[in-house]
Amino acid sequence: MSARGVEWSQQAGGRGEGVTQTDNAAVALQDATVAFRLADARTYTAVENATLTVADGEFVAIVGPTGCGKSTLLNVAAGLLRPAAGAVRIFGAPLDGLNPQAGYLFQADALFPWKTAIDNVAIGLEIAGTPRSEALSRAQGWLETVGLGAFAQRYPHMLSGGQRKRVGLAQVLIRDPKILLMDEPFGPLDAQTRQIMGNLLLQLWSAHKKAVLFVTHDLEEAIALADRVVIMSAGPSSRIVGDWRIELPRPRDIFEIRLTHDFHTLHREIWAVLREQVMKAYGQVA
Ligand SMILES: Nc1ncnc2c1ncn2[C@@H]1O[C@H](COP(=O)(O)OP(=O)(O)OP(=O)(O)O)[C@@H](O)[C@H]1O
Repeated sequence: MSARGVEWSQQAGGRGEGVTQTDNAAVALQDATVAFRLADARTYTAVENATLTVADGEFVAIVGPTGCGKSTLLNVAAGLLRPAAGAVRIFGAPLDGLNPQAGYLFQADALFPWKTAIDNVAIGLEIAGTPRSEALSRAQGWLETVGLGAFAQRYPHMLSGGQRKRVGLAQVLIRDPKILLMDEPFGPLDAQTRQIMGNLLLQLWSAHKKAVLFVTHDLEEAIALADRVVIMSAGPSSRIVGDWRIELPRPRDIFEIRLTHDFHTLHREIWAVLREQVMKAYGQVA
């Protein structure tokens, strides 16, 4: 078994097996603390001293109990939230404002209901000044890549949830971002469609090698997809409490990989840490 978990305290010294140590990481959060001002003027510290790197081309999944700050970290990497303390670097450069290298895929659909699938995919290029004919031709190519070549003229309400997710992926990937930020993108889908989308994502990722930061509450999905799985503690002041390198063979089929002995060993090891945090989170709610 080559995969191994490390506690964050070990990583701080740079010895963590699961940590990507690069000055030029696609995403590097250094001691990031994120606090929100509440309506009654109190401050809520969601995340404290989070240090997390995603190397160029690396697939990192963040898992943690509900409300621990997973989306908050993603929003920091997107430049939508500025940490109260700590640094954010994108390919080595300090992030100031929105992250121009990132494409963002949310749980909710972000398609324009009044535009056809092809227009939804083409719009990012059109806004950036690409002539419409070229944008449409490239959008058709991306629809074919995600298996929807014949659905170009359908409006979002004429597509299934999984098909809308495919259009959403094409909409993000056509702009060729170097970093993909994904916030439970397959959350609303049924179990089978989720797995099909996971395999599609892995195919696209291995062909285009983006850095991926993928938020999910589903540990199995995280292990099946990622190069590294990062576990966050229950909030408030959530910390990163574990970082595992997932050295399961690639290319992976996420149906098949879940049946392997190494997958189960990893799952048991990581779940032991995650479970404790999930119980803490529920204890706080109760
Ligand atoms: N704008 C805000 N103002 C105040 N508190 C906020 C704000 N945004 C998020 N929070 C709080 O910060 C914490 C982290 O929220 P976040 O959405 O990052 O959690 P999460 O891990 O993504 O949750 P889930 O798994 O349920 O989607 C939560 O307790 C949330 O209530």
